This record gives sequence, structure tokens and C-alpha cells, in this order.
Amino acid sequence: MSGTSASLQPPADAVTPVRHPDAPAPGELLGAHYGECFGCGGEQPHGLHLQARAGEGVSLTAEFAVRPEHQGAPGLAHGGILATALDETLGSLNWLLRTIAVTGRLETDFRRPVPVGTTLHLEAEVTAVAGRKIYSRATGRVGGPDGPVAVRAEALFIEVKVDHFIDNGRPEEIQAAMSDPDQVRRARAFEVNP
Ligand SMILES: CCCCCCCCCCCCCCCC(=O)SCCNC(=O)CCNC(=O)[C@H](O)C(C)(C)COP(=O)(O)OP(=O)(O)OC[C@H]1O[C@@H](n2cnc3c(N)ncnc32)[C@H](O)[C@@H]1OP(=O)(O)O
Repeated sequence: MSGTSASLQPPADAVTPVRHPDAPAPGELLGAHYGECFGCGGEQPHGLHLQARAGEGVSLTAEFAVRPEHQGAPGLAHGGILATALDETLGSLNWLLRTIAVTGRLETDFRRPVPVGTTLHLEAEVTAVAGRKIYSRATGRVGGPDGPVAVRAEALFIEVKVDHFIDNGRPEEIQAAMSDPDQVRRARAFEVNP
């Protein structure tokens, strides 16, 4: 049973989310937002290597292959790792809105243990937007995309400017990211887009 807190209930003036016209088409991979990201980065050897695929509207699917390095109890995925997979999946939704946003709040239900060697099939959608606040939810199933629910989450993401990262990130990584013209162009384009 989910007991979502009041701060995850959209306010009365919240609006239906609108998929950005330049968002990837349904079925397309979204790609990593940052190569070193623990959730989605292809250059991050310790990461989850989650790949999200655009769905209809402001929704997507993703798959997370649970490996031995993700264990908490013997043979089972660590709950924090599962929460990370949910967080990353939910965060990827903001790409469909073409909005840069960070997690403000993430509430997670763990319904079934997730064994090593299985694939967690994730689906997520944005449910509402209120100013800078983006409300979303995600579900993770085992045994196939229609298998039983193992985890679910609801979240509030908050829109930020690129300066959020520049002002707060460690200078080494920020400088490296800033020297990648593709990374900067993409981030700035998202920032100015309505
Ligand atoms: C060169 C560089 C390239 C960069 C390329 C970009 C790459 C793009 C990377 C994306 C990355 C994603 C990766 C996966 C997702 C993460 O893991 S993100 C990392 C984890 N999250 C964080 O680190 C966020 C830390 N928190 C913060 O920085 C600040 O608290 C926030 C979230 C920016 C909000 O601060 P703020 O901007 O001062 O806004 P604030 O006025 O406090 O809040 C705004 C509204 O949200 C509400 N709110 C805020 N927090 C909460 C909360 N926890 N609960 C309930 N309500 C809240 C407030 O009540 C307020 O509501 P209203 O009064 O407007 O109704």
C-alpha cells in the first residue's frame, strides 16, 4: 500500500504535462544526460547503465539489469540501488519536457525482492506540472514488462538552471563538462526552450 506524502500531491493549479515537440519520438532511446552519471552514463564503469526509451505522451520505459555488484542481501538487489534506478528513470522523464530538473523528493515502495540476474522493467510518467514543480511516478516489474510489481515510486522534481550545476558541482568535473561543447549546447538549449 502506498502512503504518499502531501507534498507529492499536485496543487489545484497544476497542469497536464505537455511533451516537448522536439522530444525523442516514441520508441527512441533517450541517451545519457551525462556520460559519468551513475544511473545512465556509458562512461561510468560502476553505474547502472540504465537506458530509457521514450513512450507516448510524457512517459517512458527503461530496463535495469541487476548485476552482482548491486547486491544488498545475498543474491538480492540493494534497496538503495533500486531507488537509484527509479530516480534515474523518473529524472529521464524531464528530457521529454525538455526541462532540466533535479529530484526534490522521492518516495519508494519496495513490494518484492529483486534477485541478481533479473531485469527490472521500469515505466514512468509525469502526472502534473505546477510552475517549476514536476510530479511523476514510476513502477518496476520483474519477470517481464507485465510481471508483478517489485518497486514503485512517486517523485517531485524541481526545475533548475544550468547554473545549479556550475555553482555547486566540483570544479574538476564542471570544467570537463563545460569543455564538451555538445554537453553545454544541449543543456543551454533546454534552458531557453519554452
Ligand atoms: C555544464 C553543466 C551541464 C549540466 C548538464 C545538466 C545535466 C542534468 C542533470 C540532471 C540530473 C538528474 C539526475 C537524476 C536525479 C538526481 O539524482 S538529481 C540529484 C539529487 N537532487 C538534488 O541534489 C537536489 C538538491 N536540492 C536542491 O538543490 C534544492 O533544494 C532545489 C531542489 C533546487 C530547490 O531549491 P530552490 O531552487 O531554492 O527552490 P525552492 O524555492 O526551495 O523550492 C521550489 C518549490 O519546490 C518545493 N520543494 C522543494 N524541495 C521540496 C521537497 N523536498 N519536498 C517538497 N517540496 C519541495 C518548494 O516547497 C517550493 O514550492 P512552492 O513554494 O514553489 O510551491
